[in-house]
Parts: sequence; structure tokens; C-alpha cells
Amino acid sequence: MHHRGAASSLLSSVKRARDLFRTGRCTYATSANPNHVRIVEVGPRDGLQNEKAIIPPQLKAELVTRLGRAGLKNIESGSFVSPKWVPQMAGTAEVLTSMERLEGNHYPVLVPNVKGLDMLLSLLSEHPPSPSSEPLTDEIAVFTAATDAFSLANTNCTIAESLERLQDVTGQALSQGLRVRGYVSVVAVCPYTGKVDPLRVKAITRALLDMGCYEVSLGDTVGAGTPAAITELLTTVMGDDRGVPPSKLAVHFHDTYGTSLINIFLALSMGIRTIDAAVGGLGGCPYSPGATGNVATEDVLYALRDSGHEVDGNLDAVAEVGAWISAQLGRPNASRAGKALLARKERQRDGGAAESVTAKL
Ligand SMILES: CC(C)(COP(=O)([O-])OP(=O)([O-])OC[C@H]1O[C@@H](n2cnc3c(N)ncnc32)[C@H](O)[C@@H]1OP(=O)([O-])[O-])[C@@H](O)C(=O)NCCC(=O)NCCSC(=O)C[C@@](C)(O)CC(=O)[O-]
Repeated sequence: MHHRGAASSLLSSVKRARDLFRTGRCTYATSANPNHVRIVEVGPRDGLQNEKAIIPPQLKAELVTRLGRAGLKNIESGSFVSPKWVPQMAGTAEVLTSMERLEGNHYPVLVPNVKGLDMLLSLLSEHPPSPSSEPLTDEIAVFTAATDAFSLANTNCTIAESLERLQDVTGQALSQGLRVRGYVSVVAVCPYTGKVDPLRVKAITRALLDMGCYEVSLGDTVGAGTPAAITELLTTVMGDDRGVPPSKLAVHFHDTYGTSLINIFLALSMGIRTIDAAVGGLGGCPYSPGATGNVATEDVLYALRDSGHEVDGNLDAVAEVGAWISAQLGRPNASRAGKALLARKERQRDGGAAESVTAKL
């Protein structure tokens, strides 16, 4: 009975979301190919920033290289944040200069303030693109939060102060020809103050778009967003007065309570086509105690198979990268699809029986 109740409440959430579009309250143009799902791979940044051990830049660079070769096109490659705050992200300059960059791909880096942007810009001027090489990066990501408590814990300033800071960062980055992506953290639940008001998220998302971000990623940092909460959030952010079009939104789910994939499908049903994910389910924010990693890229790619969506990334190759980086970090691979696919391959290699059905997967 209980399960049936949960399923029918999820179905009614999806139906409510779809009805909003059908009734015209949320009609927006999406990308040129409405079935294309863009993956923003955040493993090398969000994935590694919370690891206990300090990871050598060469290993981070190799991770970015392998992810690019696995067909991912948007790979967040590091942060120019204070090493006193997030020591694991030190060495991003070395990552950018060592990793392989593939033509047409984007390799955004997080920048919290003008100091971080200046560090990036001087690196870019030391390594100008040539006819045979791409720029080190053409994109930054700026970040704020939906609560002052989280903003203070993460960046030592209130939301208002952070938006003021980011206005400068964004203006200067755009004037240097960089693309700017925005993040809002704790869009569903704040680890310090609890449930978050979706109208607040909407106002902050609008502020980031108004300053020139091409897209805003909505971060369920704690990973506690239920389908009902995410439906309420997305309908509020997209609906009614100054609603944000889904083409300007991405979703960024940590998988602490196992709701990420359901929430991703809800977001897709509402027209959002950009999904953040981390290979091997790596990740966590140092200022969100108890939150687990991001939804695993392999799990997203697997779930989107046969869904009619065209997705970046080769599932088998990404699964290999997930197993490789998990082994390098000495941690269990948190991607269920990745583990299952690799285990199946191993059984096939060993000539195991009863593989004919799953081999068709
Ligand atoms: C914003 C600050 C710098 C303010 O930190 P502050 O302490 O207020 O800054 P400050 O201006 O007083 O500077 C303190 C020291 O840091 C240095 N400094 C100052 N800025 C930089 C910089 N850019 N790069 C390198 N060094 C820097 C500065 O030079 C100084 O060094 P000192 O004089 O003491 O030797 C700090 O709070 C910070 O770096 N925070 C970043 C925290 C972070 O990276 N969190 C994780 C990313 S967000 C996230 O994961 C969420 C997301 C995006 O994934 C979405 C989701 O899941 O919700």
C-alpha cells in the first residue's frame, strides 16, 4: 500500500509538471535538438574536492583526459578557490596545462571571486591558443547559494554580498570572451537551516542570468530533494512571473537519499536538457556534512538508454573511467550501472553462462 501511495504521488507530480506545459503556463523553446541531453561532468572538480587525500594534479589531468576520450564534452576541470578553504583543488593551473583538450569541448573551472579570475586570466595569457591548440579553457562557473547560512559557510559572505562579487567576476569574464555558468547551491534543503523556499531559488537564479550567466545549475547539495520537492522547485522557478526557461537551467543532484535519477527524469519531463553528473558517483561538498557524491554519470547514461534521448558520452568507456578513478582513489565505485556493466563484461570474458539475455542490454 505504502509503495503504491509513493508511486501514485510521483506520477501525479510528473502529471502536474506536464500539465503546466500543456496548459501553456510553461511553454519555452528548448535546444535545437529537443532530444539531446547535455551532460556536464563534474567529477574532476565536485568529485575530487571532498576527497580526504590530496590528489596529484597529474592524476586529475589524466581523469579529465580519459573523460574527454570517453565522449564527454563538458568537463568541469577544477577550481581557482582558496586552497585554505578547499586544499584538494590546489594545482588547477597544472591540471589545465597538462590535460588533453579536445576540439569543441568545454572545460569550465570554478571561480569564487576576482582574485580567482585574475589567476585564471594570467594563466590563459601565459598559454595563448595557437592555430594548432585550443585555449586552456573558455568557461568559468560562479557559485552562490539559496541560504545565507550556506553561503557564509562556503564562501564567507551572505547571498547579497556574493551576488555583488559575482557581478564583477561575471562582467570581467564576459569581457574577456569567457562563457559563464552559474550555480545555486542548497536549492531544496540547507544543511544548516532546513527546507528552502523555491521563490528564493528563483530570485537568485534570475539574478545570475541577469548578470550574464548562460545557464544556471540548480544544486541539491544535500541530496535530500524528494520528487515532490523538486517538482515544486522547478515549477516555481520556471512558472509564472519572470519564469526561467528550461533551456537556461541544469540540474545538479547529489544522491544521498537515492532520489537523483527520479528527479532527473522529472526535470527532463519538464523540458530541462542539461544534467550534471560525476563519474563513479564521486563527490561531495566540504560544507555539506553527510552529503554523498553526485549522481553517477554512468547511471544517468544507462537510465537514458532507449529513452529517445541522445546523450553525450559512451557508456562503456565512462564505466571504465569510473572503475579506474575509484581504484586510484582507493574507494568503492559508487556507480551501480558502471559496476554492473563491468561485472557483466568480466563474466563474458570468463565465458560465463546465462549471459545471452543481459548481453543484449
Ligand atoms: C571565496 C573565498 C576565497 C573567501 O574566503 P575569505 O577567507 O573570506 O577570503 P579572503 O579574501 O579574506 O582571502 C583569504 C586568503 O585566501 C586567498 N584567496 C582569496 N581568494 C582566492 C582564490 N580565488 N584563489 C586562491 N586564493 C585565494 C587570499 O589571498 C588570502 O590568502 P592569505 O593572504 O591569507 O595568504 C573562500 O571562501 C573560498 O575559496 N571558498 C570556496 C569554497 C568552495 O570551493 N566550495 C566548494 C565549491 S561549491 C560546491 O561544491 C557546490 C556546487 C557548485 O558543486 C553545487 C552544489 O552541489 O550545490
